[in-house]
Amino acid sequence: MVFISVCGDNRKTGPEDVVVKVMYCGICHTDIHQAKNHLDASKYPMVPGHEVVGEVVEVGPEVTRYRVGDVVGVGVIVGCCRDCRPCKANVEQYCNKKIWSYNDVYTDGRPTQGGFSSAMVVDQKFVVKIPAGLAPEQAAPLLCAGVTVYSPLKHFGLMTPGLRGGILGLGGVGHMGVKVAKSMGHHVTVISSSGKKRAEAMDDLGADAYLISADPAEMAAAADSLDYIINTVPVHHPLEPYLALLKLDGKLILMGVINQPLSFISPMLLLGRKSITGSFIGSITETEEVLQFCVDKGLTSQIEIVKMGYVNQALERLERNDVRYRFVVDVAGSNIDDAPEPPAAA
Ligand SMILES: NC(=O)C1=CN([C@@H]2O[C@H](COP(=O)(O)OP(=O)(O)OC[C@H]3O[C@@H](n4cnc5c(N)ncnc54)[C@H](OP(=O)(O)O)[C@@H]3O)[C@@H](O)[C@H]2O)C=CC1
Ligand SMILES: O=C/C=C/c1ccc(O)c(O)c1
Ligand SMILES: [Zn+2]
Ligand SMILES: [Zn+2]
Repeated sequence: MVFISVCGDNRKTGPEDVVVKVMYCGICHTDIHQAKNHLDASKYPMVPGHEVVGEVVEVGPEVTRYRVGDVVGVGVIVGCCRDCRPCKANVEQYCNKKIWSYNDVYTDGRPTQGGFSSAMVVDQKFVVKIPAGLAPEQAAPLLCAGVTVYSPLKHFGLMTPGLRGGILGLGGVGHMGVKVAKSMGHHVTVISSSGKKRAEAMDDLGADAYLISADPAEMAAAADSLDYIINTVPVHHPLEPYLALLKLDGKLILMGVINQPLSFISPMLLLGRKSITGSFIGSITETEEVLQFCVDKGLTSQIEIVKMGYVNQALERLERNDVRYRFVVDVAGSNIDDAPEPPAAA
């Protein structure tokens, strides 16, 4: 059961705060990890949602970047210390004092609440403008899934045309991985747990090749062929079959939030100077960049729009791998301010 929130629950608008009337909010697999306490860190009641697009309805007196009526986005992070090395380097997502947009506590001591809510109050530093040319519902998944694939490709020097990339797990993050990597001029191989998405991957998303991870002959034929793999699998899985697909100096970039140790034998890395790394969303600057990148390249997310009354079914379908490729909740169209109050927590 997921809780939704109405605007009366919000904190007071501070001088640098923007009040956002939520229009749309994407559903990320992280929302399942959080709602189901996969990381042993969930606090309830919880208002999930971190792919938020809305309209500015009020600004604090010191807000310079936004005006009432702007269409804006909010992602995974709504606060940071502004003083540490990551903050000073504008990679505030790596700040150890970052504040998550939900399941966290704000500087005023109140719980943060995400985008399954009629409104959010957010410091202007953590708000991005949705550029003209992007539909708000299409933009929502870019605020987590989109920037999550863009950031490591940029950071690790993997934007060069002609690279051969793998996208492991064709879900919300993975489908943006195919689109962004293709737009960078890469040869893209989808590595999937089944053949069910083959036609969509090749015909609709533009992938160049499709591998079924459970097919040993296909996997063997693709050995030593990829410069990088973006691994979005959200559950425990073996790494060695994917390390074998990498070329010399290839990178396996972990995205999935997995609360159990992953393993591999060291020669899998040594014998090809390969690396396993990870990456966490992207900075506010990179979020602005990926939004503009999508406008410039004509990219959109592939989404299924649902009302808030369907949110629990959507989460169940997402967990059983039954969505193409992101659910986006039409929050403004769901009249949640008129919904009955949830039962009081025990
Ligand atoms: N590092 C970061 O900053 C971020 C991390 N994440 C994390 O990345 C992971 C993926 O997120 P997201 O793309 O939203 O998730 P989705 O559920 O949309 O996609 C995951 C894909 O992984 C594959 N998969 C393999 N095994 C399973 C399984 N047992 N259950 C479900 N899917 C499976 C499926 O692809 P196929 O059918 O092709 O096998 C599925 O579509 C999550 O762990 C999420 O928390 C998300 C955003 C940012
Ligand atoms: O979906 C975005 C958040 C990803 C995430 C990555 C790592 C981690 O420990 C989390 O709690 C969330
Ligand atoms: Zn996310
Ligand atoms: Zn910091």
